[in-house]
This record gives sequence, structure tokens and C-alpha cells, in this order.
Amino acid sequence: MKVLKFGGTSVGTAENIKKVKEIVEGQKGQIVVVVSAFGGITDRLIRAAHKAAEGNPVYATDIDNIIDDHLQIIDTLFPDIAANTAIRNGVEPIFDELKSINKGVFLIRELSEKSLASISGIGERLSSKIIAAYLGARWFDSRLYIKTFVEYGRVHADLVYTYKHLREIQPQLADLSLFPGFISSNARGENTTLGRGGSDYTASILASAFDAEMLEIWTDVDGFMTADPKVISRAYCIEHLSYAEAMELSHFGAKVIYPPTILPVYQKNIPITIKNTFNPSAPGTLINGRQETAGQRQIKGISSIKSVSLLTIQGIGMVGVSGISMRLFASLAAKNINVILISQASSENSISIVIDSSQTELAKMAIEQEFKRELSERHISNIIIDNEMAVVAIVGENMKHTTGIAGLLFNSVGKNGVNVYAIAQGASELNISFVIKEKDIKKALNVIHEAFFLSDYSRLNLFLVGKGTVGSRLIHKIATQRDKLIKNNSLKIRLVGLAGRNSMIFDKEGLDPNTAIEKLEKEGTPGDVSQFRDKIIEMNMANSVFVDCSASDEVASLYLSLLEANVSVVTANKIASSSSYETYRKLKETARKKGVKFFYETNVGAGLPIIAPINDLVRSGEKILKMEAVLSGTLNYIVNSVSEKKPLSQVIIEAKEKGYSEPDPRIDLSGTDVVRKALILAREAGYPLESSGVEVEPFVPQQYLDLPSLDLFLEKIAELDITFEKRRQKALAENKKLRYAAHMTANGKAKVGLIEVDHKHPFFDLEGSNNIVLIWSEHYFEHPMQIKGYGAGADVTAAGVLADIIKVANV
Ligand SMILES: NC(=O)C1=CN([C@@H]2O[C@H](COP(=O)(O)OP(=O)(O)OC[C@H]3O[C@@H](n4cnc5c(N)ncnc54)[C@H](O)[C@@H]3O)[C@@H](O)[C@H]2O)C=CC1
Ligand SMILES: N[C@@H](CC=O)C(=O)O
Repeated sequence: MKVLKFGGTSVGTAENIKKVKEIVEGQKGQIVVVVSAFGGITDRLIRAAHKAAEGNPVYATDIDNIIDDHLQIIDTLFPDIAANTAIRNGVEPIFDELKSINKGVFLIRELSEKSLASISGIGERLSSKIIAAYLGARWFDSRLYIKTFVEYGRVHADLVYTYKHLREIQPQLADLSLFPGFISSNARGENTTLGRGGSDYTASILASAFDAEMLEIWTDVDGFMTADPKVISRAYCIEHLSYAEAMELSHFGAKVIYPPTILPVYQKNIPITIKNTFNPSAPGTLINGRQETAGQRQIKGISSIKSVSLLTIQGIGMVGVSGISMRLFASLAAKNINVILISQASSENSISIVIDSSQTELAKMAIEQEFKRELSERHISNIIIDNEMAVVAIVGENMKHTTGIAGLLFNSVGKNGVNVYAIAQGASELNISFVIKEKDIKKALNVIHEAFFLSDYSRLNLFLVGKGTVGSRLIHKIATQRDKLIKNNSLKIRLVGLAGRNSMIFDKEGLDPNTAIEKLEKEGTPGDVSQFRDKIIEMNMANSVFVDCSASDEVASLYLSLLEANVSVVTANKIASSSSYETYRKLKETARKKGVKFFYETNVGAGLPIIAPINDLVRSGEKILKMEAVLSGTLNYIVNSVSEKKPLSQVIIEAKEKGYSEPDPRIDLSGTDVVRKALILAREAGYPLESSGVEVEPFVPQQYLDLPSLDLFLEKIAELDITFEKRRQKALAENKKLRYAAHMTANGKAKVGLIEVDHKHPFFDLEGSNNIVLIWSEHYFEHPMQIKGYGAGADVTAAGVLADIIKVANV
């Protein structure tokens, strides 16, 4: 025999009830069906009853509407007049009862527990009669067999009597029998209920009493998911759970099954299958007593509860005093307050508990009353209440005796800036629960899911500033590389925010990179970058990365606050790392402390790997003694491209057009860009160089750089065309070439300026806009390490920024 339970949505409409019929008719052997009330009816009944108790006459209309909805379902399911009349006659007395109890409540303005139990059970009485007639099943009144008693103000099933009654009627069961879920009665024969979700419990009690071979819970999801799919879109259905795992997951918020349901079938070792009425071919989740084998996932699922409060009592007078916990929990139990989580420090200095937020005041009063003396004598100093909290739990039998689970869990939430307020883990190692702020729940669930369920891919949420030469190519690369990154690196990069100088757009699900710039221009909301930063922090998304493709100091000034908010920063903009050494140090230290990344590889040599190899040398204990480099793509392009036919002024414009120069080319021509790069290289090599320690010879005389506007500069710079060409010709006559070079030594000094190199010098053959860096260290002494290649340009830089972004994900 099998017991099949169909919940409210499964029997929410006549169409759905037809699906139920197909499922039932597809079964073999003896079947017992349990049904809930039609979807939403129980809530509507309870609301109407409360209105009646408040003296609100609208209750009567609400009841009429409930009755009409049932009649409509009857009319759709029973088009045949005789059958229709028969079922209408069958339910008419229940409609009358509903009206008269509510009328009584309305007249005396009082809704007793007894009346409420009678009213709220009417939904199941009606649905079960209608569905039994439609399926041709023998109908049984659960109230006659499922008996309850009250303890601590709560209704409990009296399983001894219940099993006895049910076994007595077992011989009367037909091939297809149907019981209403949820409803029961007490020893005096008065109506009671098994509590919300009680239909699952009814089905489990029947399965246990009748020794069923299987209990099937038919609902509107495919089964237990690895996490709440409304929060984690990548959550997927769990194929198998042990009873204990299912109990833990459902207790902690996974509303797939009502937690007490598991006990009756567990005691008989009857398996449960969770199935989807709307997707019956899906395998669902099987719950049984099978032990997990090694090699399977350590974590089966993540669940969470919101709207809870963390209540902490603390005081040094509690240390070593026995009976404190007993009195605390007894005082809460006396007020019917359910404790969701308990955490106590081994010092016994404090006990933290989590309770439903609606019971906070009641709990505080109960504790204050119980510990009146201890509070007045300051043995207990404080009762602290943190509201708007959430509990997150990871569940899995395979966690037992496996090291590193807690480490991975708290590392993943910690580096995303989620603060953990309390932790609880039982010695059974089946569940690790912890308390966080409710606002962090989405972020926490996302990062934990990513850390433990690596089945698909990691995600990065990008917030990009700058859609110019480099930024626009980066967006293009994100669009073109997307599929490859998912396939080869299991990484999904989502552009969730984009900002220009005065406007911004956001999309939590990810902007389409092919149209993001156009969308920003058309639909962007006005605002500056500090507002962009505030919104990033407010969005509080997991794995957030801020990407700076501007040349703005205003943007660079935001990095610290972003890193402090656990947002990683990837930047092509050199301003931050080349400003004061203290700023550079603080940014790196903050990133390290917060467990986020601060990457700026493109600051020197664009897409060339220069910073990473220097870091590797330093980390391996190498002392860097000297560096010589050509670090300006623009200036190298200029010295290589000026000719008799092509004057300096024309080549400067070309360098800008080719995307080599800074937005303002005077930054290159003054030597500032190379100074910035030299500062960064020296600092990466371990020398706290400041810009005052760099001797600079600008590429063009200072008087041109002092001109009031860029336009004027570009107009006047032609005056230098002849002088520059002469200098170039003179060097050429001596078989030499001009190079704008940087020179850094271990004494912490640097020099930047135009030099002449002969054919033996490694700079001599440096073509186009290429860069070169020579590094002398203890081991690279006679022959320096050389890094050489394209040193500027939108595509190589965008590729370098993308490489830094990928590095953030550690894939
Ligand atoms: N072009 C190259 O080869 C390389 C460039 N870089 C760096 O890349 C960065 C970007 O360079 P390009 O794309 O050539 O510059 P760009 O001028 O073409 O683009 C910069 C973008 O940033 C935006 N922007 C500027 N100030 C802003 C602010 N306060 N708020 C929001 N947006 C702002 C501008 O509107 C523009 O869209 C620069 O810092 C540059 O030094 C780094 C390595 C190589
Ligand atoms: N303007 C820079 C671009 C790279 O940083 C250069 O010319 O090298």
C-alpha cells in the first residue's frame, strides 16, 4: 500500500484536481489519498472568522465567496446533473455549519480555540468530500481516528490511540480510500487540528498505522532543493536525503515537508518521496534510512529562517552557577516560546538564543521575571536583543568527522563581509547553524551555495566605471568571452552595474553587455560615482567586484570604502597605487584584512604580466636590486614613428587615436604616466618610493605643459617638430635611438627621462608602442629578467583587466 498526500496547490483548482486524478489512476496496488484544503482556503476561513469576532459583517460575504469557489469547482468536476446534485447535497451541511459557527462568533464577538479549530478544519472536510467523489474513493473522516491532546498549550497527536483506531478500520479500506488531512479530534470528540502543515502529518500517521510501503508527498516543487530557489536560482533538486537530513532541512525553513511528518514513518522505516504534481515525471527526492557513503557530498542542503531575533543574556555572575539554563528555558517554555537555536560560550558568561521576532517582548519579560534577583544584583548584567536577524544552516550527514567544513563555510561568508553573531553545532555534526543579519541572507546563501555545490559555476558581479577606450573593449570582451569562461573556467561574469561620468544603470540579473553602453546612455539615472559606490554597498551582492576603467582621481578615492565593504577592486587607473605610499599601503592592507582582492596589473605595461612576476620574486625571498624600463607605450610609439615625413605633433595625435595615450596626452608627454608606473614598480619591489624621490625630465619642455588648455597645447606643440626631428637625426647618425626610460635602484631612487641607446642595448630594438622591463635581482644578476611586449592599447589593456577579474574568482 502507498499513501499519497496532495497539498493545497496540488488541489487548488479543478484543472489541478484533474492532474491529481491522473496521478492516482497511474498507481498500482492499494492507495490511500490524503488531501489538504483547496489552495488558500484555510487562510481565508481563519481571516473571515477573525472578522466575525471583531464584529465586521464583511465576514459573511467572505464566507459566501468561499462557498461559491467550492461550488464552481464542483460544477467543473461534475458536469453530470445527478452527480453534481449528489455532491452538492453532500457538502451542503458543511456549508451550513460554517455559516452558523461564524454567525455565533459574530454574535458573541468571541473566537474560542474550539471554534477556530472547527472553522479552520472545514476546508479539508469540503475538499476531501469533493475529491473523494471525483476519484471514486471511499471517504473516511480523519477526526474519528486521529486523536489529540494538549501539552504546554500545544496540540499533540495521541499516537497510541490514533494507531489503535486506524488499525481497527484498516480492513474497511477500499482499493482507493481518501482521508482529509489536518483535522482531528480530542478525547471529548471536539474538533482539533494537527497545526499548519498538518496534512503531511496526517499522511505520515496513516502510512505508519497501515504499514505502507511508501509515503508520497505531492507538492508544487520537484523536491528538496539545495537551497531556496527563490534566492538561489542555481539551486537544484536533491535526489536523496536521510530522515535526519530531511528533518534538519525542513526544521530550518525548507517548507517542502512539515517537520513532525518524518517521525511516524522513520519509526517504521517507511520511505518518503517528494514529488511534483505539475512535473510528475521528475524523480523527486527520496527520503529513507540509507546511510550516506563516503565520497558523496558533505553538504546536502542549505536552509534559512528569517524574521528571528537573537536574545543574549550575559553576566559574569552566571559563570559556574548551575540551573541558569534550566530556569531560562523553563521560563520560555511556560510562555510557549519556541527556541530555534541555542549557543553558549564555554565560559558560561553568556547564553544566546534565537526566537521568532514576534515573541521577543514576551521572552524578555519572561526572562526579566525569572531572573529578577540576578538582574538587580547585577549577576546578570544585560539582556541584549538583536532584531532583523536570520539563521542559516548547512545540513549533511557526511559532515561527520570531515575536517575543513566549518573553515570553508565561515571563510566564504567572512570574505564577503557577512558578520556571524552566533554559531551552533551539535556533536552529531549533522548541522552547522549560525546567526547573521537578515539583510545579509541572500549574499550568505549565494556564497555558501557556491562554496559547497560547485556543480555549475562561480559568479562575479561586476560594477564598472568608465565606458571609454578601455572600458568599452572590456565590455566587448565580457560579451565575447562569456560562453568560454563558463565552459573552461566555470565562471560567470555578470555586469550588474555600469557608470559613466554622470549617470549609472544597474541590473541584479546582469546587463546584456552587447547593449549595456547604449542602455546607460538612454536609460541611465543621473548620479556621480560616489552615489554609484553607495548603491553597490547597499546592493550587498556576493562576490562584488568594482572595476575602474577611468582616469579619474575621484573614482580612485572610492577604493578604500569599497574594499572596507568587502568589494574587490580591479583597476586600470594608476592614480590610487601611485599616490602617496601610505594610500597604496592602506589599500593593500585593507584588501588583505577583508579577504578581498585589489588588482591593478594593467597599471604597468597594460596587458603585460609585470606586477605578478615581481610579486613572485619578492614572495620567494628575492631582493630586487635594480630595474630599468621603457614604460610608456605612447612615448615609445612617438620616438619610433616620427620621421622626416611625420612630425612629432602629428604622431602625438596618432598615439591618442590609436588608444595608447592617456585621455589627456599631456599626462604621457610630461612623464607623469611613467613616473606613476615607476612608483608602482618600485613599491611592488619593496621600496616605499614617493613621487618626490623620482627625478623627472619631461618629454616636452615644461612651458608647453603649462599652457592653459589641451587644445592650445596641441596647437603649439608643432613648434617642437623641427627640434625633435633634429635630435632624432643626430642620434640616428651615431647609430643610436631615443628611448624614454625609467631607472630604479635599490637605494629607493628613481629617474625618468629621454635617453639614447646604441644597438647593444636591449631597448634599441623596442618596436612601436612596446614596453620593456629589465629586473636585476640576487639571482637574475648577470642577465636580468626581461619582460617585453605591447605596452599600451585598448585591446591588450582590456584583456589584462579581464585577466585580473578572473583572478578575483580564483579559478
Ligand atoms: N590606453 C591604454 O593603453 C591603457 C590605459 N590604462 C588606463 O585605463 C584608464 C582608462 O583609459 P581610457 O579608456 O583610455 O580613457 P577614456 O577617457 O577613453 O575613458 C575613461 C572613461 O571614464 C569615464 N570617467 C572619467 N571620469 C569619471 C568619473 N569621475 N566618474 C565616472 N566616469 C568617469 C569617462 O567618461 C570615460 O568614459 C586610464 O586610467 C588609463 O591610464 C591603463 C593601461 C593601458
Ligand atoms: N598612456 C599609457 C597607457 C598605458 O598605461 C601609455 O602610453 O603607456
